[in-house]
Amino acid sequence: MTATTQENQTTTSGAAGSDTGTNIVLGRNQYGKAEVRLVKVTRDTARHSLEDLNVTSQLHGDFESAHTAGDNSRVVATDTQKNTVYAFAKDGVGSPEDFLLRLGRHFTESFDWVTGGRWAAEQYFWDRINDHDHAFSRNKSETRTAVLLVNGSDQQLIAGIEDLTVLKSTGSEFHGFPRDKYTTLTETNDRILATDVTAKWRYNTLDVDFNAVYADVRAILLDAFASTHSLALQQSMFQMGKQVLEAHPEIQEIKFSLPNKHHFLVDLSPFDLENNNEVFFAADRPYGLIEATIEREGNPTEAAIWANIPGFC
Ligand SMILES: O=c1[nH]c(=O)c2[nH]c(=O)[nH]c2[nH]1
Repeated sequence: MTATTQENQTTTSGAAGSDTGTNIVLGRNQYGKAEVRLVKVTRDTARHSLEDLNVTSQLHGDFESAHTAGDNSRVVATDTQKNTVYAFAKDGVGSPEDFLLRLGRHFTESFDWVTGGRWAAEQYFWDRINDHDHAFSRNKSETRTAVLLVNGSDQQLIAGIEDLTVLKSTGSEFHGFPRDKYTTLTETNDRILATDVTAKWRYNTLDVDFNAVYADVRAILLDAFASTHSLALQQSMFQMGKQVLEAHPEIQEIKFSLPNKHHFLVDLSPFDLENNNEVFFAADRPYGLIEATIEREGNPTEAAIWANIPGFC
């Protein structure tokens, strides 16, 4: 911190902090460009391909004088950060994780006061229309996510999947729960189990084929959901995480946030009709919300890292 900056802080705090006598100083801060929408068309041949992302770049470092003295000499403009995202896309994205690693390296190596940052991406998927070479329809089944956290030499990559909607029309039970005077739920040994899978997993190495691992994690999540005879969404979720960690030593832990999308049996008796688990009311709210971290024994999750990933316990 420079003497000038300190002077400015003291000056600034004079008015605001005079009641308490405390100095007012800049705390944690980051800045950058949020939600840079990027579509890259690879058109080396007549058969084009698309990469569709929403990228956020935020820098950490010494930006004190910009806040306290209006000195922008260290402020890599958010507009520059946005332009860098587009310029880097010229060479293709590859995987969201590799793209974020390129961005992180670039900013920390180009500006010596940039000591880290947070780079995040969502990726959206497109399917070919009838195997067409350059016509696509948006596949809304899920969003792929990635977050890169850089703090000096420490790099943490957290990949994920959001809103992968799945449903089992049987093979799900829920009973044995405690009953008190507020309990009305009937026990069931045959119900619909449905959720939107949102999961995030942290890599313990950067030496990963990120696209291949993403595809495999997705497949494991689906297969574990389908093949687990479920006694609760909690049990299905644990199986999903366990099978991912068993198959992928490069994944340190995985976190889930799973809404239990309730499907209530409709009473058809007023119409003299039986309802043998065929007709349901699909409620949108309230929903159960089942969340957990599945981790490796003896290696508890580092909460400080996950504090940068909102929405996960
Ligand atoms: O799979 C479930 N887990 C619960 O914790 C719960 N609670 C509830 O009312 N229904 C369910 N289902």
